[in-house]
Amino acid sequence: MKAIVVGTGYVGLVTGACLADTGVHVSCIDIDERKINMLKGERLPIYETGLEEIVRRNMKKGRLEFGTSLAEFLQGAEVIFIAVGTPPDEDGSANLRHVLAVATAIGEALQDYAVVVTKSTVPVGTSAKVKAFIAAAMDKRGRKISFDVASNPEFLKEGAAVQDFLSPDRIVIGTDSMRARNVLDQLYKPFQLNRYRIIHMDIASAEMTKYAANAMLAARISFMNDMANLCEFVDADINQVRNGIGADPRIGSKFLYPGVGYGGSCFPKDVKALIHTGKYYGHRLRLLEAVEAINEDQKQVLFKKLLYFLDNDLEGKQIAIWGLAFKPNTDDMREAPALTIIEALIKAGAGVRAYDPMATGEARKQIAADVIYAQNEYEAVDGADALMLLTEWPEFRLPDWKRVKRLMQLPLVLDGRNIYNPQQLRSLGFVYHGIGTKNGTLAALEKSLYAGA
Ligand SMILES: NC(=O)c1ccc[n+]([C@@H]2O[C@H](COP(=O)([O-])OP(=O)(O)OC[C@H]3O[C@@H](n4cnc5c(N)ncnc54)[C@H](O)[C@@H]3O)[C@@H](O)[C@H]2O)c1
Ligand SMILES: O=c1ccn([C@@H]2O[C@H](COP(=O)(O)OP(=O)(O)O[C@H]3O[C@H](CO)[C@@H](O)[C@H](O)[C@H]3O)[C@@H](O)[C@H]2O)c(=O)[nH]1
Repeated sequence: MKAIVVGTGYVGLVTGACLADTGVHVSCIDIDERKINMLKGERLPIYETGLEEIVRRNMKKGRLEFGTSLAEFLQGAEVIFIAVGTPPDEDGSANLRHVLAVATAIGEALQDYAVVVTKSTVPVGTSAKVKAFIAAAMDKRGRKISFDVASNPEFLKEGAAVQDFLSPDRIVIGTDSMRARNVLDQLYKPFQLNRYRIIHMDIASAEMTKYAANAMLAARISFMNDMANLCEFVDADINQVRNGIGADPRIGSKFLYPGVGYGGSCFPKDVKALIHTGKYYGHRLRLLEAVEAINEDQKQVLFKKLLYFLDNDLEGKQIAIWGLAFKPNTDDMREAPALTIIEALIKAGAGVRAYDPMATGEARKQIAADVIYAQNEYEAVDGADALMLLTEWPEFRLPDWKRVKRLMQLPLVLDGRNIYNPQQLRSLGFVYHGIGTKNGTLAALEKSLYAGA
């Protein structure tokens, strides 16, 4: 079987490499020549656990190739995936220019029947637009070649993308033709080894499923962040509450972790896009509006705690940051809460010394301010007035706390992911605060602001 994947980012590259691993011949296309040249040289433009090995293996076998011209690789392809970005427009809607540009390019070059699959996250109705754009481009060249469109949204998580793709919880396929359905069934056959994971549905429902899934997950996080902040007022501990509610199988224990707000390239933009779709149809999604507002506030919570401890004066203070990426095991900085927090720190006159095991390169591109990038976690805390843990990388879990304490100017630890044991840190002489943990500062902070008003 031969497949083409257009867009060689997190989704496209993982899709292409993992499909090639099942014996499919895959051509990955991208307009970014720098990326394609890197890949041709067996270098990966992104960091994703296990991906490099699969890419190299399949390139060596001749099953995975890279290029910039779709037309050059179309011959014999039964499936063409569109996996390009769908960034938010100013009004929050998903910008479809990349998707539709690919549709036009397909219409201009298609020679034989193929199934064109939208893998990018796109609003309901986009596959119909893709179909129209392909047909219009074909019309222009006076050709009528049969093709189908399908929706096959991707549910992989960054940092675990390969694992998620190889062992998906489900594969959602939206089609309106048996022929397309059969082609995709065959392509995904190797992923059904111990149980059938494909859920067939109509195209609009498949497109909607993707947004509904991300919106539900984002809602869980904002709910937990809201509860965590309330815990601080009532002197309850969100970690204990989380265990208590997660034991109910109707709730489940996954994705219940409060923190510094959700980030990444998906939740923020997809929640916005769904809110926009609701508005477009005159159906306000009030729950999602709250989810988004809570998330924006949550990115400030750790900063507010810092202000409280340092008497509202960060001028000249040195703040250490552990973790910049929006989550561990990725170098992705898109919408990372660290961006908002660092901006607030710099604006308040603090100096920032940050360490991230993977995302420093991306951070340099995205943060204009004068941040010092440390070589390791200990260099980051040297002389610091506070340590803020923003990303729960495994290597931050068990640091040498005695060494950290010796290095820091003030032993203040603000744990944005609740990964440390409060008692242990306090017994070592640290002032420790997490998110929604006991002895919360939010309550005290709110009270002090109230008293001063
Ligand atoms: N990142 C994730 O974890 C994830 C997971 C599921 C779904 N998605 C969705 O998948 C889509 C892609 O996300 P991503 O994170 O892989 O994006 P990305 O930005 O990492 O990659 C997109 C790639 O598409 C390329 N591109 C843009 N226009 C092109 C064109 N006309 N022809 C060829 N290539 C083109 C870009 O150069 C870029 O390399 C988005 O809709 C996203 O919402 C992402
Ligand atoms: O309990 C939790 C779980 C996650 N997060 C945060 O939520 C964000 C997103 O995390 P995660 O979902 O693990 O990463 P993504 O790679 O953004 O994956 C999400 O977005 C993808 C793109 O649409 C989907 O394919 C995935 O199914 C969906 O999980 C990160 O900032 C996390 O720190 C929390 O704060 N608490």
